[in-house]
Amino acid sequence: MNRVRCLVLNAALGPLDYRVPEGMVAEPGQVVECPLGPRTVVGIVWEAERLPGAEVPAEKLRPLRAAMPIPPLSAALRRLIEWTADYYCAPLASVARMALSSGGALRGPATMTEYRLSGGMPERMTAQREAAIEALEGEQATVRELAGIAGVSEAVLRGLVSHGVLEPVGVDCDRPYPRAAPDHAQPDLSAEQQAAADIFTDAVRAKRFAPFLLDGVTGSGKTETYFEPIAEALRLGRQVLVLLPEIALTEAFLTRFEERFGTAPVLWHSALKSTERRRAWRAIAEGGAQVVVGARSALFLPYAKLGLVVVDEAHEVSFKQDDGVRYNARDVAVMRGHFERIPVVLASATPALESLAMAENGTYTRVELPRRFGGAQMPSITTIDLTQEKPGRGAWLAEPLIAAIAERLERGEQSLLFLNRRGYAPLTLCRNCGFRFKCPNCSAWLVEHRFSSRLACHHCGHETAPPPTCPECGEPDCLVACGPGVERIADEVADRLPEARVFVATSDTLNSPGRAAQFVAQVESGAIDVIVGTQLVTKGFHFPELTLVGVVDADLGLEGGDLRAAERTYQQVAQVAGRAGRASKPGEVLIQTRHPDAPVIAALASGDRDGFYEAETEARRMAGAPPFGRWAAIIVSSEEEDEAREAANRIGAARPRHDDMAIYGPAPAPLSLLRGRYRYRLLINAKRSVELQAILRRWLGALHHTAGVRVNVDVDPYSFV
Ligand SMILES: Nc1ncnc2c1ncn2[C@@H]1O[C@H](COP(=O)(O)OP(=O)(O)OP(=O)(O)O)[C@@H](O)[C@H]1O
Ligand SMILES: [Zn+2]
Repeated sequence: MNRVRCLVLNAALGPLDYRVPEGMVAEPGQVVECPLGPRTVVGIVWEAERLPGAEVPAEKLRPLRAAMPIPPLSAALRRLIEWTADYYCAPLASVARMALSSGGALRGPATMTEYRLSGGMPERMTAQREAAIEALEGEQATVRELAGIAGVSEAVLRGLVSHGVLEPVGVDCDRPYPRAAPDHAQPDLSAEQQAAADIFTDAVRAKRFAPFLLDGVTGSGKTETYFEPIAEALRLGRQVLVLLPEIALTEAFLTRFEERFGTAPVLWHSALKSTERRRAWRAIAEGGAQVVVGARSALFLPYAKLGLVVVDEAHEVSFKQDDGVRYNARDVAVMRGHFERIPVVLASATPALESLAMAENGTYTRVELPRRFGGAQMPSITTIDLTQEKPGRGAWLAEPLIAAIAERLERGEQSLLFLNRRGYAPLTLCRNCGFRFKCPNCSAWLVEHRFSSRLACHHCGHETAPPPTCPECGEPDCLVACGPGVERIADEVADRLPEARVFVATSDTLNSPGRAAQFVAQVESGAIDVIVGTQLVTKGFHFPELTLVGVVDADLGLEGGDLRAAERTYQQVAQVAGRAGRASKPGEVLIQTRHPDAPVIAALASGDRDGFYEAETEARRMAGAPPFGRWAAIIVSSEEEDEAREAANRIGAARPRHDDMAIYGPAPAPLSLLRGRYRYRLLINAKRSVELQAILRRWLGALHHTAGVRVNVDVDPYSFV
């Protein structure tokens, strides 16, 4: 009797057993269609002994419907899925779903119809038709894409199809990607780069697990360095995954990649169209995708023969996913390397303390690039004490900073002002009655966006137009903006230096790869003098003419109860400082602060990176914080405040006692209302020796809550709100 156990992609169900019909191959890892009541669900055949489930008598087993026409998930990937579910206390099915993240791809090869000009002419020519025919010369794409290219409606093109002017062409959805050439354009590496590259290349050749921390200052040429092991993997016919923290960075990366390897890599991120997604997924699973560049979700894809993983800007907080499965892609990347037995390179100029500790204790091999490439100098860093150099009323830039920007303008150089706040002002209130605009769904102020004239919540996306009168007292024209956002800083620059061409760079303006590319091109061509940006522009970009960086408010990140505040401030400021003077012209960094003596700020100004990390490490050690101890958060939420509080209290009352573990809370979360849900938090701080996940599972598994309550566990949390 041939029976198998399947992990079905439904987090509410446990594993299910099925009969394998005659002639079907159902090895572990095979993706199959499982009957479930009247429906069919996707499942993955799993080793029965690794998935405890209820034994069903043979005669009750239903037969599997079909095996899907894709390669089985490898044992290495199955172990990664298990590890992730176990470590992050997440349902196995939710993790497995991330591997099968293209529904279309599972159903096998497919074709689609594209159109191109046939050479014929319509009986009746119109201006629009004429324009379309001219614009579509040499193009072939779907009707929708052609409409975009020609700038006419799809209806116009459908008319041309029916007249035979556009002819259909059947194309394979999964047509292969162009091949990357490992030796297309080899750079001259510096001796330091070469030494680092050789270490990685040897590890790729050795095909063994080897985690590396590539610790190189900003502008040291880390990218060129890790391109060498990528080239080696290509020569060996193995695949490479490069994880980047934001889509905005991929554009610059793609250009460099193409220059080095002659063709673009395969992209993977949430903004892909479903046809692009299925093509990429299939090429990844079948091995045709040689190098995949993606956001964290690319990590769980079923690579056929992975040979190397690179995590660039590995310190970035955006590698931590904060909904669904709350995993940290940086850490899971290392685990993927472990299960696949391949090297993993974590690259950063400001490594996370956790990564540095792993390097110190020998778990990771540290590879250093201590100097900028090509003799460029590190920028000079000075603080501006805002208690001494007070900007005027309603202004945020101190005179020395304005003067420095003016100097750059005169010399035809560029400046970057960093403030990690989107919009015009973080708070809007009524001058007459003091009313403050709040989000109805979240405990947060609405942020004014003046360019798009709206008040927006940055947590739930709620938006409203600024009203002409105060909604509370009815007074007209009484709304005042409090505090600065990037738009307000841009206004201030425009006001003080009217000749400056200013660009605001945030996730609002660089929200697609295309717009990011346009931004890069504009800066490179000198069409922008001053960039005002959020954390989006602090890393990855390389602009030779950018010689001044101004940090508008270095104290901002230090406020609030974030347990990693100092480290994050250090990283952000050091990264943005790293954008200055990357080529032949020296860079200058001015940091505005009210606390020039705060240890982080002082360390930044004196360039004492080691001193900062040592002090921060000591503080973490004393607090039993990561990497010396462990944290986990429990977030309880409900649309009913009472229900959330009661559930949180019940969890608190059932808390396990353990000498090596402290449990704080429950307490209302700092964001006590989010997207219409009331939230309570508990924070657990445990010694490393504690089996935290097992304790959490036992503790929370024994409690049952009313249907409206959600209990989420966040292991190694990055967010404390
Ligand atoms: N061997 C090389 N030959 C030619 N140009 C190089 C070489 N190495 C680096 N460069 C150039 O030096 C500049 C800085 O390199 P890169 O952007 O890789 O630095 P990085 O270490 O990633 O910096 P950051 O961490 O600040 O992003 C880039 O313009 C890059 O093209
Ligand atoms: Zn909101």
